[in-house]
Amino acid sequence: MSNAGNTVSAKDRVLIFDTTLRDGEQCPGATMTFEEKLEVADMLDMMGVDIIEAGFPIASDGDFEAVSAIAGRIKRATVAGLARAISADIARAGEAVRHAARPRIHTFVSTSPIHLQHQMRKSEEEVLEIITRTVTQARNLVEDVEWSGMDATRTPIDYLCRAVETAIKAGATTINLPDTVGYATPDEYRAMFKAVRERVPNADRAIFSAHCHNDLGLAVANSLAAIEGGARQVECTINGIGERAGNAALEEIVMALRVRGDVMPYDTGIDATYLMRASKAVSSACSFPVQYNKAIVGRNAFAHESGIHQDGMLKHQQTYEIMTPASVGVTKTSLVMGKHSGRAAFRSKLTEMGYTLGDNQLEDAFTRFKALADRKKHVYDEDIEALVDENLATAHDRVKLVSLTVIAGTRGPQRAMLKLDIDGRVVAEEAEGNGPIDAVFNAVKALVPHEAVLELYDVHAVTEGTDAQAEVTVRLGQNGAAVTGRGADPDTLVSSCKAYLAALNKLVARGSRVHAQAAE
Ligand SMILES: CC(=O)SCCNC(=O)CCNC(=O)[C@H](O)C(C)(C)COP(=O)(O)OP(=O)(O)OC[C@H]1O[C@@H](n2cnc3c(N)ncnc32)[C@H](O)[C@@H]1OP(=O)(O)O
Ligand SMILES: CC(C)C(=O)C(=O)O
Ligand SMILES: [Mg+2]
Repeated sequence: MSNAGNTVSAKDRVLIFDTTLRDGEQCPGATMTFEEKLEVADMLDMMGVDIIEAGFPIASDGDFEAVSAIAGRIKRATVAGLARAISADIARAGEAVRHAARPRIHTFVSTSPIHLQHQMRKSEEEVLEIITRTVTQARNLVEDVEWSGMDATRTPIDYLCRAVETAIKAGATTINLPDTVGYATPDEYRAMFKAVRERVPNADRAIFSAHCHNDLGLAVANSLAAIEGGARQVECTINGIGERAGNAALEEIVMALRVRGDVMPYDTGIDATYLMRASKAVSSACSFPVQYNKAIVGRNAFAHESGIHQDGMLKHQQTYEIMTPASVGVTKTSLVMGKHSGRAAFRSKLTEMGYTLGDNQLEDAFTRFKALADRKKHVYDEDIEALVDENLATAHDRVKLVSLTVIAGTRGPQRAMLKLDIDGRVVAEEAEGNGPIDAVFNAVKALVPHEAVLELYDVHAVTEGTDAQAEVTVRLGQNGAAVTGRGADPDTLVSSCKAYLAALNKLVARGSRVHAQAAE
């Protein structure tokens, strides 16, 4: 079967008709500028889309210009312009695509009773006449004409067959039977294609096309069902953007056919390694974020946080992934560290970050990591680094933090209740201060008397958000020498205390006059 230059095997080749620039752009808030449309069109052509629906030329001068420009620059794919069943629309679409290497006019008219009665206000017979007139007009302008029966899935099958037969007789080369309002189920949609193809006498002269909306979340399932029913073109959009709940997502259809080729033996011409790039290009062009858990291109599509899954992934990638990230243009699988992670992933993350810890240190760090992950939504590499660095640094500390409670706020005085472990002995102190940090440091000083002076106190967020880990740096100077200590914790007062103690421990280690046993 041939289709204006796109050679297809009726047996196994499915044409990908991308309507990101037309139906996708109809999605509220997804408008693209002229330049953005050209960029997206180039990307679609590069990735192997067969037909690019570039816009609706009668809609505005801007749309006409964009369709004309895309038609003029795309050398491989067919470029289509949409037109209502109105002479002026068809003329405008024909004008817009006339410079395309492979031009197509896509004209549509309603066929369902509810549309005929309330939107078109025409009888069935009047619409059949309109189909003949408009498809003929389009066919006189270009060889490649697609006709769509809008709201086909709510159209009685007898009338739908008459409309399809009329369109093919008038010269339509592609027949699209859209599920305009996302109402069909996969079984119904498959059966509709089968019935129309069997009952329409000239059906073999056209390629049948599916166009599904996602109102019930069935757009991709319906598109795949249509292929089983004989459709050999599917209309879809990058990221599934489109009117209301969107259109069928191109990336999902392409990968479903590829990954499950065992039960759906159909090919597309798409180079799937472009899918992620295309998703990002469209998302940024229309300022429309991709949901995190979106199939194929969502940022979680190849991310694992659960310990059991991470352990499985470390042992064998196919335990929890049915396609490789590389096959869709994603750099790599990511093992996200969080409260659900286990030791296997934690160890692997540390190795990746260049840390080799002994078993006890690892266990200690893992306990601290779990405690942190319980308090914090996102645990970043920097969090782990801060945690492990501190863990290593404090391995031989004589003075360790046991607990800290601080009373702060506008009513003062600020008060710190501190417990320290000094050489294995727990000692406690309460102190006031000019602010909570001063109170904490006074409590430390009372438990560990010293002559060092605070030369620097610096705090910054290691990661983002109000639950970020605060990393505090404290520099203590004594007799012209200085030591620096760091502490990290989501609680700034705790990290301040840790930083102070880290610096004091360094002074103790250097043999300075710090009375680490002072509490005795
Ligand atoms: C299912 C789909 O996605 S269909 C495509 C939807 N996309 C868009 O509508 C985006 C672009 N649209 C537009 O810019 C405008 O709606 C235009 C330029 C097409 C038309 O604008 P207006 O002339 O102001 O008409 P308006 O939008 O108010 O109403 C649509 C008219 O088209 C008619 N119409 C709708 N579909 C068709 C069709 N397939 N064939 C013929 N007429 C149609 C309606 O009956 C209505 O006609 P009426 O004014 O005689 O009642
Ligand atoms: C114009 C047609 C094909 C359409 O977008 C629909 O019916 O959803
Ligand atoms: Mg649509």
